[in-house]
Amino acid sequence: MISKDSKIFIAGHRGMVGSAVWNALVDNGYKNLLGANSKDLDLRNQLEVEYFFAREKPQVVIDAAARVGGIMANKTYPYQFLMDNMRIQNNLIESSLGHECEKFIFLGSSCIYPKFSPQPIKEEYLLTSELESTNEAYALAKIAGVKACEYIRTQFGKDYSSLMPTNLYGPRDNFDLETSHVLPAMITKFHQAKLNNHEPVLLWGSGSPKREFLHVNDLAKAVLFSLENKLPENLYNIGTGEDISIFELANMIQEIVGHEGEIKWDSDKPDGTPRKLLDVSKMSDLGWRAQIKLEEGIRSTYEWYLENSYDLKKVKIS
Ligand SMILES: NC(=O)c1ccc[n+]([C@@H]2O[C@H](COP(=O)([O-])OP(=O)(O)OC[C@H]3O[C@@H](n4cnc5c(N)ncnc54)[C@H](OP(=O)(O)O)[C@@H]3O)[C@@H](O)[C@H]2O)c1
Ligand SMILES: C[C@@H]1O[C@H](OP(=O)(O)OP(=O)(O)OC[C@H]2O[C@@H](n3cnc4c(=O)[nH]c(N)nc43)[C@H](O)[C@@H]2O)[C@@H](O)[C@H](O)[C@@H]1O
Repeated sequence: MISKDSKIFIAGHRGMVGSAVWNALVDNGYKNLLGANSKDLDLRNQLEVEYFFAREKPQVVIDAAARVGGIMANKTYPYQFLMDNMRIQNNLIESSLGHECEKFIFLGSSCIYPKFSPQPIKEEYLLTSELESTNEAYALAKIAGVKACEYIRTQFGKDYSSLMPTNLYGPRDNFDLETSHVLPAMITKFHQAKLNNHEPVLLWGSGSPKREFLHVNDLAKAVLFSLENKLPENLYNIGTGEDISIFELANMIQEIVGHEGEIKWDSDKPDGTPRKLLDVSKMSDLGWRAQIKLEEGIRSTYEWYLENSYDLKKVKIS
């Protein structure tokens, strides 16, 4: 039985998702949380992970540790995105099973679904046709994680499940222009351009792809919900159920940041999948729903960025 005293290991607790989950659990009275940063515990190392589990014996594991990045990072480093993620999740899942961890929550991503899925994307569309090439490696790793949890659930009857969030954003996001996702990249680019006399901003691709954006605090509540309720199945989409084009997103962020210059589009950069709107009815039927509106979430994220950004002069615009 999970209680407020259960020992819960949040793998990746310093990342955007892990830290939001940590805060949500603390706010809800969970007293026995466990975290480890990658310098002290490299989750790619099976022996280190095995020793950690033998010593700590967590009752619950929330896997928010991964090699994560935007479209260009995924496209440029497919080997690392495949292998690091496979190793991290394999070690966590295997040690959790071996040390009788009661509950495991695996975090994947909406890029596990086929590139040309019917929209909105239902969980059952998994593995029905080919993946988007820019994030195939990452998607393959995440699909293996989803399947491992599914097989443990069916073969051993354990409460292991997988949440597939859509594109996330919020405090502690990665604002580095080479490796980040689009939303934090746009905040950085528009802010920097505003400071530089409203110079033009160069964005990637055509602007026509559509994306669904979920604030990380909403995802954290979905994780809390999944911790406190036994999910009847393995795989659940987590999103808002609404998407917008990258072009519209650019206009929204430009207005919030107060940039008044031109927007240019670099057609040499990839668009990625044309659309990946999740069908979130399975999770909302159980009782979880996103609360934070996109515009409100971007405004608060921009405030966080202004309060926490490092020396902005060092941020390069690509
Ligand atoms: N960001 C998104 O848009 C998005 C969308 C859908 C799903 N997700 C999923 O959400 C999860 C978390 O993503 P995020 O955005 O929070 O990423 P993040 O901010 O980059 O955080 C990743 C975390 O993983 C840890 N980590 C990475 N490699 C590790 C290693 N070898 N050993 C130990 N720890 C390691 C990092 O630890 P240190 O800080 O100690 O290095 C960091 O805390 C991932 O599973 C991702 O697939 C993210
Ligand atoms: C959630 C994640 O989504 C990722 O896919 P994905 O949405 O295309 O990744 P993003 O990097 O967020 O890009 C989304 C869209 O925004 C465009 N875009 C426009 N300007 C920029 C910019 O300055 N920076 C970035 N990064 N994009 C930009 C980009 O071309 C693409 O069409 C996957 O690669 C991951 O595996 C993961 O699943």
